[in-house]
Amino acid sequence: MSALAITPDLLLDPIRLLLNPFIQPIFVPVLYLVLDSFAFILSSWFSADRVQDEQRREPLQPETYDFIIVGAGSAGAIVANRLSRNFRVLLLEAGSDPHPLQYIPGIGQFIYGFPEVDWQHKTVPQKFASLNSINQQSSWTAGRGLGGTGNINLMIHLRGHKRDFDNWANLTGDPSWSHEGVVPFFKAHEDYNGPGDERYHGYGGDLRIEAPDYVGMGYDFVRAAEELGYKNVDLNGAPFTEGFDIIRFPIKRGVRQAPYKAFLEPALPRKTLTVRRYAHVNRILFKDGNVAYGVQYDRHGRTLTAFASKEVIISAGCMGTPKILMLSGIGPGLHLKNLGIPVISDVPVGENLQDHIGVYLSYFTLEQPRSVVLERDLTVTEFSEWVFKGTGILSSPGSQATGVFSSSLAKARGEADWPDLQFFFFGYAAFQNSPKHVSRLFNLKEDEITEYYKTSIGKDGAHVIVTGSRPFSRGYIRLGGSSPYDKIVIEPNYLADPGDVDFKALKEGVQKALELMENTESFKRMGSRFNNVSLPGCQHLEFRSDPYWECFIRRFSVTLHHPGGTAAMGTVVTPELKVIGVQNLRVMDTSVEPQIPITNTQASTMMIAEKGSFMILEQWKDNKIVK
Ligand SMILES: Cc1cc2nc3c(=O)[nH]c(=O)nc-3n(C[C@H](O)[C@H](O)[C@H](O)COP(=O)(O)OP(=O)(O)OC[C@H]3O[C@@H](n4cnc5c(N)ncnc54)[C@H](O)[C@@H]3O)c2cc1C
Repeated sequence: MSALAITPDLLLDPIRLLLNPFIQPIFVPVLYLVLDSFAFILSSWFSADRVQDEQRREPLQPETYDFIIVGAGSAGAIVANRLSRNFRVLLLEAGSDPHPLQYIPGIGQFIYGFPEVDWQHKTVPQKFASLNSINQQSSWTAGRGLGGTGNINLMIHLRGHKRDFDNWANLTGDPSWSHEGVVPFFKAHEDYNGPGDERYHGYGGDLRIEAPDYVGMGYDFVRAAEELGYKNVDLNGAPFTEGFDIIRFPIKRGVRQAPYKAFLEPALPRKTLTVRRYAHVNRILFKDGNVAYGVQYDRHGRTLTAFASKEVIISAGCMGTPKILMLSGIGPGLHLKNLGIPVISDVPVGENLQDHIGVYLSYFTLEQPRSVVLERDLTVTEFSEWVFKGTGILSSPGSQATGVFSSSLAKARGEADWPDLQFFFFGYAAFQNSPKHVSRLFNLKEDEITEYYKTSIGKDGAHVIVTGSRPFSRGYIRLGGSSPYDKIVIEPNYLADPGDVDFKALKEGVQKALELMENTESFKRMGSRFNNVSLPGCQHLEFRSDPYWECFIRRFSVTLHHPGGTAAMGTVVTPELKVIGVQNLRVMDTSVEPQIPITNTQASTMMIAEKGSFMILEQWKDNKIVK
């Protein structure tokens, strides 16, 4: 390298030296201002963008493509990339591009709950969980825009467990969905940078997977789990039973990758790919009774149609997909008839809804300065680290370590090798605005959270989410009316399974988390202690008694945002993801999972999209336009 080469460090140091003394005193107040102004930032950005999009002269006449894909989220982005290599593809997405702030892993997690980027669903009031949520309704975030929920999620890249996929093979009767069958499709798009058995990782693919520069207390958490007898394993590697590890993410030079940057952005210049943003799809069009041949959509106040000569693919996510299917006459016959929608295929769309629910154990305070205390640690230096090098605290999406293990209930069922509990560890302290953000994200009462966090704010701390990873409770999604703009009805039935197994497993998980965070040497050294304030709604119970924790679980249970199963393989779609009872229509997204995997759902959704695209390309390989 020449002596005059300007490296990021060379640039960074003078900036630190010159600017720190002036900027640091105002940095945190400005940061708070930005965090509090997201509503304004997003609405002004997207209003301008919408006007610009509307002014582009795009055809109003019906257009014909080989394939139409509805929804540009974690699945749709991959499908569009793969199919547009060989075919003319129209991708219709209700939202717009990601906002630049969404690329910053450390900030992206605060940018949801706003209508421009989030469909802002809410469940019906829950009877057995989320009782501290306003009106007992859980907030169901779903991303809107190119990149979908992948623009607003926490980016944790975990595939699931071997047994999840072997179970899919059993449920569908198709061995290609077994673990052995799906591993190649996980690997197909990965560019893995980390340790582990190379046979199970993909290299050189579109999606960089690596640990962020800042791992914080992640390894402390893994070591504490080891003290309890759990091994440090590669959770995306060779088959394992239980284990803990730091988390790896779709991230490159500190920038969020999945799925927009990795799959859509590189495909946009292709002449074969047409992307229509702000396109709200209302229904699928059928000819000859049951042959899908196009869609009807609304865009900038006009109702338009587009035709597909080969197939229509719905990738609108766990809530969007069943809605579009049902509005098009595919769903439970009686429900559709009651709404006056002619039935084309009577299949259980919307049934089999599953989600992971977790107990939000916040905050463990620490006596050592080990965590991120926003006011103390998010300095100008940290910010410039990220800007110039993609490193530092802002390169981390938040969760630093995780682990999966089996409860005594799973063991009693003979399923010790198929974990039913998961922990997520975040080495972040409560900051001044935490009550506001936490209450917005989980639909909680801000005054209650303010009271509950009163002894935690500003102190070093961490939190753990204890999740039931193999829920027995099942819910449903129904139409709220026959208009595409009517809200859907979401009933997850959290912790409502007849044997109370989901609740009992969570109770065991909470005790294990307390043991790990308070009684292991790793955390005792730091003086870790759980919040000494009684949770609102449980104050009448003896603090930390059994009934107290039962109350805590019912009240401070929050969605992990992993809904799936509403157009399941085996009942609504075939193992080739073709909708049963109609032709030329497939579903490719989280909806098709017959049972959600034990971990977060984006990686498995991307695998479904990769495998689905492969099946389509195989079927139409003799008809490619680009050979
Ligand atoms: C807050 C949050 C955090 C999460 N964290 C993680 C995590 O850390 N790791 C992980 O693995 N998973 C995480 N998940 C879950 C994961 O992001 C989802 O499982 C995954 O993104 C689902 O992908 P999808 O393609 O099924 O749907 P989506 O990505 O939601 O895509 C659906 C797309 O369809 C569009 N659409 C819907 N209806 C219409 C319509 N009528 N017309 C046109 N377009 C439409 C939507 O706007 C959207 O762009 C998280 C989810 C949330 C909400």
